[in-house]
Amino acid sequence: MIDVENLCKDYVLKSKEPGLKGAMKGLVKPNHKIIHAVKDLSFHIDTGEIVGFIGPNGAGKSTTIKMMSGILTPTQGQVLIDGRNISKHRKEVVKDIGVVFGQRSQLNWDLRLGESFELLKHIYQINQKEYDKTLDELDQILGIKELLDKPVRQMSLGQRVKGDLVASMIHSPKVLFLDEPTIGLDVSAKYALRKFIKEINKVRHTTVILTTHDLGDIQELCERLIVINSGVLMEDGNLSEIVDRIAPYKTLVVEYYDEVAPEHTRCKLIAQDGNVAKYRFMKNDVTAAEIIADLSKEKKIKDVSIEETGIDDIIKIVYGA
Ligand SMILES: Nc1ncnc2c1ncn2[C@@H]1O[C@H](COP(=O)(O)OP(=O)(O)OP(=O)(O)O)[C@@H](O)[C@H]1O
Repeated sequence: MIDVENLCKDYVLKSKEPGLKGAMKGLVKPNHKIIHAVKDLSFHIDTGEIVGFIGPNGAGKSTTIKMMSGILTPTQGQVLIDGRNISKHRKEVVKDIGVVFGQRSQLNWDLRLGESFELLKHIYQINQKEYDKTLDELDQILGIKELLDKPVRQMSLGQRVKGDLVASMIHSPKVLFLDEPTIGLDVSAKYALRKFIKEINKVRHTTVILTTHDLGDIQELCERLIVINSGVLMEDGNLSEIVDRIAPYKTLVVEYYDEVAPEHTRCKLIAQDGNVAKYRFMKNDVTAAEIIADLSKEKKIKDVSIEETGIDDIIKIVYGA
């Protein structure tokens, strides 16, 4: 469905030295700084997948989404949607894709929401029957019809995002790109948006690619994660595979009867607070049962628990927090 092949994007920034002299010098000989925002990115996405595209600020996520949706032209490489190069066949391919940028709306602020949809109906040349059917379907998931008469500029952020989602799906695209769709939304609006994404994926088999910094989005929606950092692909796989690769360890928490925690040769004592000690061990090296058996020979143990490395730890590691 989507093939990203050796994708690169460089931005050229003009820079000038400070002061009048610098400005004059810049006029004669402008200084250019090149930012390599995306570097040789390749991956394949199948029809019907929901893929989370994650990475720290400035990793190149938005730049990649913009190239995948035809908004930006790659410096090198290509994006193929069903075998067609999005940059070369933008007019054709754009019918198959929908895009939502959480921070920017595609709705017309001077129109009512319904008029904004009508405008898109004309742009995409959707016939009335098809349009009514799609709007009915989307209304059942999002409850959008009650907002049709509302001027876009008077809508709340949550209502506006709902409007944007419907606008992006009105022409029934095969692929939906969402760039930070839940940013700034309250709990119930996030819930509605996630439900919407799951529904369109299930019912319409829409392929969804989303960038997000929201742990909940990742946990609830993303069967597969692509992690990038500094424009380079770091990880590609399902959540548990990535957890195993990035953090192949578990943490054993042991509560003793007194404050002296014994060491163990096959795991590392990483923290101690009073009677409670934390040991980190490699999952493939040794089992928690073996460590507990050994430790209990040294000291009487009151209680034990195991902390699995979860998605929040992975995000911290990936984001360098
Ligand atoms: N129009 C532009 N001109 C110059 N540099 C840009 C432009 N857009 C992005 N960049 C730079 O490219 C790099 C990647 O930016 P991008 O917005 O793609 O990252 P991101 O992963 O989406 O970040 P965030 O999570 O903060 O939204 C950054 O260094 C950014 O400063």
